[in-house]
Amino acid sequence: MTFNILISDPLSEDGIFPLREAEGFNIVVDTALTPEQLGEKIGEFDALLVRSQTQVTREIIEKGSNLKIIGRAGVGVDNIDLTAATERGIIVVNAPDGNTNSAAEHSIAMLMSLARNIPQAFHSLKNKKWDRKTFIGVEVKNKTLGVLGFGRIGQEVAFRAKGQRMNVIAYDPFLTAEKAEKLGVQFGSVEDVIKAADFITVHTPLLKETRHLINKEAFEKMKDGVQIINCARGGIIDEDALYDAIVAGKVAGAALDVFEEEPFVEHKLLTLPQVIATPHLGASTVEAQEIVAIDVSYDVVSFLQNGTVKNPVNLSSVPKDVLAKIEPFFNLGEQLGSFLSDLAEGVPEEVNITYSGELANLDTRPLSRNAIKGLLKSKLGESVNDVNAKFLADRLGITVNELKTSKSKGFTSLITVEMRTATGTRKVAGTLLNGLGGRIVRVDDFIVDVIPSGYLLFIRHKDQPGAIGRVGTLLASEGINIAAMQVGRSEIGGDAIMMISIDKHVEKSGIEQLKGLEDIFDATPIDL
Ligand SMILES: NC(=O)C1=CN([C@@H]2O[C@H](COP(=O)(O)OP(=O)(O)OC[C@H]3O[C@@H](n4cnc5c(N)ncnc54)[C@H](O)[C@@H]3O)[C@@H](O)[C@H]2O)C=CC1
Ligand SMILES: O=C(O)CCC(=O)C(=O)O
Repeated sequence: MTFNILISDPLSEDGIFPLREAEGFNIVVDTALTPEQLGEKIGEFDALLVRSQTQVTREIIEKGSNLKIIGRAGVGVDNIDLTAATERGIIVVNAPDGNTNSAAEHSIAMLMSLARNIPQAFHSLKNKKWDRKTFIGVEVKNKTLGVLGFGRIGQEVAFRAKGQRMNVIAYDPFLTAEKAEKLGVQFGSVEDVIKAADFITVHTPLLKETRHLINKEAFEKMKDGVQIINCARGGIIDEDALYDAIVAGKVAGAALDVFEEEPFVEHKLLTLPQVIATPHLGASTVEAQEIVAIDVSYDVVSFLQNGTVKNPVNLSSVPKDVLAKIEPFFNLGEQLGSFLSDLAEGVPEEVNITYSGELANLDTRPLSRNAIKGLLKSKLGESVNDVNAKFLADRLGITVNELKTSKSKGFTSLITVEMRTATGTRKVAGTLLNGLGGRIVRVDDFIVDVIPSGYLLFIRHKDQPGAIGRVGTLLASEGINIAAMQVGRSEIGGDAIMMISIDKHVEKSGIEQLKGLEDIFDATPIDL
């Protein structure tokens, strides 16, 4: 099998060795494609690797008829339409750790350059001026650095700033006062941070909530002479408001690595002497570029070869040790979903997936995705996958609930999938038997023991002599061999079931004949 990989932004050649070494990977590097050219070509590729320059829009994604994975060699995925990728079942992976150090070092370099006017002084000297008066700076020691966004880079910047003997106050929705104290910084709200800081540095992603986090009102609340650093994303700071605040003398200076529109050659902020800037260089080091390229390349190879990734963006990831425990249940989850989809009549309205026993203590979201995938696949076909299963269920208005209980009816772990449709509620439960693989152990309220694969026939009947024989005879007359069979009943002479493993699919006419037999209430073919 050959996989076609397109690299459309400059990636470290040393870092893409996992792709180069993988068998059957055909790699095309073309970093000069226009959006139109990319749209024309993308249909040929299984994977697209980008940095921040290529805009992977909905239009591009929709033209990617073979596209299975998009790799972002870096952190920010705001250049990729994640919704469009998820809808089409395309997994997006990034390299979240590889450039943390470089981005933090760049932020500190910008802070120090800003405080000491280094770029302006250098520029003046290059223009043959020995000017020592204009470029008087400020010390950072004992000044307060406000950090908005205390994730990987925000924290690294804070540790380095403390090395410069700065006081650090930080805000992050996931930060608490206790955690901040442990990390040696002060915790505050956004308002506390912007009011207290002499320097403010932002390290959030660009989201709806963080767009123009620093705006006109925020500037008004800041100390006079505050200095601003943005090495995260353009758009977190309102550039017009920043311009006005600098011109008004409220803000003494700004160091910007990122901009609302990139790339550009002219920018009104760069007409101000108080502004220093770099063209999105935060991650541009030999080390960072090599690591991020290695990380995404490994994920692309691993995904195309065996469907696993380390750094998914549009799928929840679980730690490796948890994955190892739940992975053996993936097939069973999909089979239970698929079984139920054949068993239940009508449009699914609500699905309850209950994990009992040992599974109840684990993060089972990937397992639920498999169950939903199985459930939707028989209706929607092969376009359903792990990435879009939950999205498609939401879009179809199916409520999916994940429930956990320690009570597992004697099984080490049990998965029960229950589905409500307009015609009623049906359920199926399964487990893994040590060394023997998956088993369906319950259908509705009947106990069974069935290997969930191949062709099955689920029959509801009255517990009467002759019912089983009539079914066997009819199947034989249709040329259908019975491989295994189980029966169960609620009480003698009451409702009963047959669960029959057969060697081929029973056609509709056969099902109708079965339903017409004496004492047979219902017959459902289940193809797994
Ligand atoms: N200039 C460059 O070349 C580079 C830029 N970046 C950018 O730096 C930023 C930070 O990256 P990482 O630290 O790796 O990400 P991260 O995910 O580790 O940290 C981001 C933090 O922002 C926080 N956050 C989210 N919403 C917030 C809000 N409303 N207010 C305050 N905090 C909020 C999150 O809780 C999280 O802790 C990203 O925008 C990333 O794209 C990253 C690498 C290089
Ligand atoms: O690829 C790059 O150089 C940009 C890195 C970046 O902005 C990120 O990782 O978020």
